[in-house]
Amino acid sequence: MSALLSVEGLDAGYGGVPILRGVSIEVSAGETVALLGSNGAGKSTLLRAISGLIRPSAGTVTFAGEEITRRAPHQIVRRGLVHVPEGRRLFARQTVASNLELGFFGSGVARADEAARVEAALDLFPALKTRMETYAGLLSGGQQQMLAIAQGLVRDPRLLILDEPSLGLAPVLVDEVFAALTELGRRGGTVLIVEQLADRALRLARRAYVMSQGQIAAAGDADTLRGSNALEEAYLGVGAELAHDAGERT
Ligand SMILES: Nc1ncnc2c1ncn2[C@@H]1O[C@H](COP(=O)(O)OP(=O)(O)OP(=O)(O)O)[C@@H](O)[C@H]1O
Repeated sequence: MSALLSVEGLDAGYGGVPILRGVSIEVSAGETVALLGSNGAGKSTLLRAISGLIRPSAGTVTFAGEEITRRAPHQIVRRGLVHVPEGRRLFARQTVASNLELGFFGSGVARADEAARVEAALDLFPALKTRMETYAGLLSGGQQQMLAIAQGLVRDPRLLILDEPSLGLAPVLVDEVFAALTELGRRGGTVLIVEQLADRALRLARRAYVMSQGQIAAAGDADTLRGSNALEEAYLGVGAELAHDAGERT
């Protein structure tokens, strides 16, 4: 079976400064895959390169059998690849209902189908159902994160990309968000998630990639990675230090 998302040999950066170097990852339909690594490892940059927000300088991104490298973000999102960026970019002075409606912007979904899509997305987040007329800015952090995810789900994505959904949330709210993501996976959703809380992410995901300094440092089954040193090495830069030491000795 071919992967739903396949990234091969991707190089990308900002204004000529290289960040990603030869990154290859795959996500198959129906699986949740975690992307881990320390601050600045390049995780968000990889998500941006996949969803068209920055242009890769080399390599390919293939989605649902079609090459989408260097396509515009609106073209990519219309193919069913939805990116929920870090930081819950909601319209604080608009209601929950309006924010969900804005999720359809440019999607091509018929107006008559919108209510059913919203209903299906909110099935995962029942707490939002009773707050449809509340301004998004007045929701708790956890509910804002749920709204940001629901805003992506109304498009019925084939792949949902999430950048640090736990950011700034109290542990109990992280539990709620992760419970919803577990349920999404159980229902057959396909998710690529960047997450600082590695242990949580490895309990949610089936497989994971670990990034370090713009490259994939380790990859594998979530259970195997949990018991290995790969994560620690990538986070603490142990591998990099050893390489540095070896370099100094020569
Ligand atoms: N808009 C930008 N312009 C220039 N450099 C950037 C930009 N965004 C990120 N970078 C740089 O790219 C590198 C990778 O950042 P990125 O945000 O992808 O890392 P990350 O693994 O997602 O870490 P974090 O968890 O801190 O977001 C960092 O050195 C960062 O300073």
